[in-house]
Amino acid sequence: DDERVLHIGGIFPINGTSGWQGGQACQPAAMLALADVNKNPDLLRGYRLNLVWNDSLCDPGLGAAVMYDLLYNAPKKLMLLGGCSIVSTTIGEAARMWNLIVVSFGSSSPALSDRKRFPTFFRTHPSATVHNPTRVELMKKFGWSRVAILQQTEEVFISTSEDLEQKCKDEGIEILTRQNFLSDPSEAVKNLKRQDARIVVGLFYVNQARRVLCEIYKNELYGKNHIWFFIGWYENGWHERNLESHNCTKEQMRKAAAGHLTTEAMMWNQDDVMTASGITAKQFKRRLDMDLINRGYDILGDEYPEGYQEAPLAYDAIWSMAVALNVTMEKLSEKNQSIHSFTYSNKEIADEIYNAMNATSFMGVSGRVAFGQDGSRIAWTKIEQLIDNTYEVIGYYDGQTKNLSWRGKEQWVGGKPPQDRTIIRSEL
Ligand SMILES: CC1(C)CO[C@@H](CC(=O)O)CN1
Repeated sequence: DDERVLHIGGIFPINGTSGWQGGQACQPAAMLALADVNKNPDLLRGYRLNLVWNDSLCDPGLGAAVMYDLLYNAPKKLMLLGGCSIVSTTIGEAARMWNLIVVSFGSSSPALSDRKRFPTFFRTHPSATVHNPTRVELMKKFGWSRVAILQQTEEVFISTSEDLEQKCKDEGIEILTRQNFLSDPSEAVKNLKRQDARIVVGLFYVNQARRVLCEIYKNELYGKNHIWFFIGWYENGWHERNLESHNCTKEQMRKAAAGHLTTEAMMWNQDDVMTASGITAKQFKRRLDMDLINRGYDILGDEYPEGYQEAPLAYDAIWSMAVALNVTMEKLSEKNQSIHSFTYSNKEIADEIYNAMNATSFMGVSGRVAFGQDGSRIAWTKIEQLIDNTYEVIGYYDGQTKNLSWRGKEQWVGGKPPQDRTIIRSEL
């Protein structure tokens, strides 16, 4: 194969019907990054980076087949770019057998932070547990030390709630109860009412969130005595859509949703700063939008492909791989070695790439790109509250520096933060 070309493999979730099909926006974003890498004179000097990719449909079996196809067909791939969690779990566990470093742009499952099972796995997408230090920080800020958890029985939510429970315990916050449900939350919500839960963290996908909200209305677990934490990456207006999936009206859903808090990982660099690839996040957004319009998406008509939110993570994943290969090639040339001696049985070069990935630290279009020891993305979180039926940003939190930047825009139905329990007159 052409000596001047370096190849990486890509496995994108694009055309499936289950899980996350974020490859629809993330594959185009990755191609933009590839073009920028190959335009940059200081990166991989004299070489062109090439991405050989296919669609996993976010199906683990198909993802494995795509990986084997990439590895058993020339040209040799130096690294793998992965997408959704359930495929990354398969790829991430097998990759070490071929001495391949895997970088995922779309995996949120906490299980992937296990260096024993996934020794060569990195992700520019933060783990879902990134929300938990923020949730605990808010509980401390508003004096809530008696909280409940309501979760859908899905691996990602089970492991996130276990992590949350531990972090609450570490801070002396009592987990009053942990209720879970498969698809019908009515019993679980009734149990929350029975136990007089006032502060509840909800962990479920958006289809279940609508059913939960209707149960919240029916059980009157909303208003001045209750606060709910929902996940922040549901689409705006989620609570007024798909009304046929429950028996509440739009008005009732609005009442139940008023004042709830959300947390989400920051995925778009908010500042207009220059990034390592020589563009700002705004310029990246403009280029991506143009590219998606050329692919037939009606962006101007607000029709976005799945994964648009995570597109910066895919761009920065490609950039981090190019930088890691660049650092590795410099290291190898000091030892009079070449990247071309990489083979799937050459652990030494894989270790160099691993060390380079571990040392990643650059300003990307998704914000600062750096990884924890477990390979997970270090990220800020954004805190919003639903005020007058629209989401208002009320703060940001950086779990690394424990820095809460608060905007003081929060509003409470009862004029002050709800209590986490009933105050008995005699205790006053
Ligand atoms: C924030 C979200 C929607 C969480 O799931 C990720 C997909 C996955 O973890 O499989 C994509 N990003």
